[in-house]
Amino acid sequence: MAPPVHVRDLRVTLGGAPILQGIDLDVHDGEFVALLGANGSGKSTLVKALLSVVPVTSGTVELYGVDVRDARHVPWRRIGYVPQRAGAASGTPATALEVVGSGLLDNRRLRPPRHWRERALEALDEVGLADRAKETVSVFSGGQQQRVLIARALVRRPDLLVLDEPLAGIDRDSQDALAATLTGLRDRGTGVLVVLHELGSLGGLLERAVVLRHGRVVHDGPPPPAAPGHRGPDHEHLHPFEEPAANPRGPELRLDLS
Ligand SMILES: Nc1ncnc2c1ncn2[C@@H]1O[C@H](COP(=O)(O)OP(=O)(O)OP(=O)(O)O)[C@@H](O)[C@H]1O
Repeated sequence: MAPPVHVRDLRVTLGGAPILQGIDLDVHDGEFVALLGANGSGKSTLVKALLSVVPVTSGTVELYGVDVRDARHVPWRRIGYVPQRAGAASGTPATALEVVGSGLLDNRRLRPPRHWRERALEALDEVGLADRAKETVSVFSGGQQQRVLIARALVRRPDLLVLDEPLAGIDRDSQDALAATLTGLRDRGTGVLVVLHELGSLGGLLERAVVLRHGRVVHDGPPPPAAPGHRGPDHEHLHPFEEPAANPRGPELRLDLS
């Protein structure tokens, strides 16, 4: 069976600049993989190239065995995507239930299917917001809006969920709720590919980390432990992912991406 994600020698050039330079990546069924790296290392671009949001310059990108350049044949229903820094409100008076229900629409289905309310409520329950289903999302905090968008991706019951920086700027309660949601997904075999700048509350869930540096993979294996005392006064603030000469062997790298 074809894996959810299969990437070989992927190159992406944007605005004349090489952003991704020969990426190899596989994500297997039910895997929980983090994509880590400093700002500008290419994490979001990689996710967008996977999902056909930015064009592939060269190389192979397949989702469930289908080349993403053949977009009409990619089984998009099997993949949920929550982009970086997206708000759920976007100026409309929609309720959380309606925003999540809209995840069941696509360009062939402009009317929600029967039982959409039950499906949407179920997805809101997965992110811990079922009791707020009828509230307008514009009153929600950033973290709660993020969870509504995750529910909108989950309402389609994807086999792979792709999240771009879900922890960025969200409160501790929403971070904990997100960790609980992802634990539930892992337990029932849904794959997760998550872009992270810091492991935060998701550290304990990771099976594998892929670290990018300047558009190349510099580590693919067990998640490196968080650098101890990073914020302490004595910390030397070395950034091994950015200084390969200091620590050329990936698996020994500490996680210190800032
Ligand atoms: N459309 C574009 N045109 C030109 N350059 C771009 C474009 N999009 C991104 N870049 C550049 O590509 C590089 C990688 O950006 P990307 O957003 O993928 O990094 P990232 O690792 O996700 O970083 P961050 O954590 O800051 O989002 C950056 O230098 C960025 O400026």
